[in-house]
Amino acid sequence: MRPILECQRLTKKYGSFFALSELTLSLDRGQIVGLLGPNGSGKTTLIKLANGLLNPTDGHIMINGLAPGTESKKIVSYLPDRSFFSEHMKVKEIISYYTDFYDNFSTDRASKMLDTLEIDINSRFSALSKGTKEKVQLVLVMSRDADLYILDEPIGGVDPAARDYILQTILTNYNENATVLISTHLISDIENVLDRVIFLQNGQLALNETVDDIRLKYGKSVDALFREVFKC
Ligand SMILES: Nc1ncnc2c1ncn2[C@@H]1O[C@H](COP(=O)(O)OP(=O)(O)OP(=O)(O)O)[C@@H](O)[C@H]1O
Repeated sequence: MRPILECQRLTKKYGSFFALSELTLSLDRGQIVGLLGPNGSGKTTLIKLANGLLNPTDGHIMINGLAPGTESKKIVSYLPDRSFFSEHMKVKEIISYYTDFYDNFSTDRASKMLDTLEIDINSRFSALSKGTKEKVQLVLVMSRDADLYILDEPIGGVDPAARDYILQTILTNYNENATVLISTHLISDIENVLDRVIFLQNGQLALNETVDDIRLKYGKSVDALFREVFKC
C-alpha cells in the first residue's frame, strides 16, 4: 500500500528564510504520529503544505500519491491551529454544515461525543470557552471517516482532565488503517498514545522513530529525549 503522506526534498521558503529545508519523509497507514519540535521548527508549515494551504518552494508533498487538492481534502480531516467556524453559528448548525459538506461525516458519532462532553449543541460558538471551542472542533474533525487526520495543537487549551478523554476520543474514533498526525508541545500528555514520533529542527528532520524504539534505544521517554535534544 502506498504511504498516506510522502515528502520528497520538500522545501518552503518565506522570503529568503527556509522554514522547511529538503524534508524527505514517508508516513505509513495505521499509526498515530507525533509531529514534535521547538517553536518555529516548521510543524505548522508542513501541516499547511499537506493541506494545500501553502505551496512548496521546491520538492514535493503527496497525500495518497497526489498533490494536495480537492481529492486529498476528501480523505484528510484537518484541525487547524486556530478556530475556523463562524462565531455566530450554533453548535448544532455547525454539525448540520458538516453533515451536508462531508460525505464521510458521522452526525451520530459527533452528537454522542458532544453529549459525553456535556456540550450543549444549542450554544452559540462565540459563547463557548476557548477549551470548549477546541473540544467542539476536535469532535467534528474526528467524526469524519478519513484516511489521514492532521491535528495541529489539538489539546493546548483543554484542561488536563478533559485531555485524557480527548486522547481516548482520538484513539477510539479512527479506523485502524487511518493515520493520525498530531502536532503538540504537550508531549508527556500524549506520548502514551503515539506509535511514532518525528522531531523537526530548523525545518529539517532530526528524528523519525517508533516510540518503542526510542524507549529501547535511548532508555528514555519521548518527553525526556525531546528535552535533551532541544535543551536551550
Ligand atoms: N507567513 C510567514 N512569513 C514569514 N515567516 C513565517 C511565516 N509563517 C511562518 N514563518 C516562519 O517559519 C518558521 C516555521 O514556522 P512554523 O509556524 O511552521 O513553526 P512551528 O514549528 O509550527 O512553531 P510553533 O511550535 O511555535 O507553532 C518560523 O521561523 C516562522 O517565524
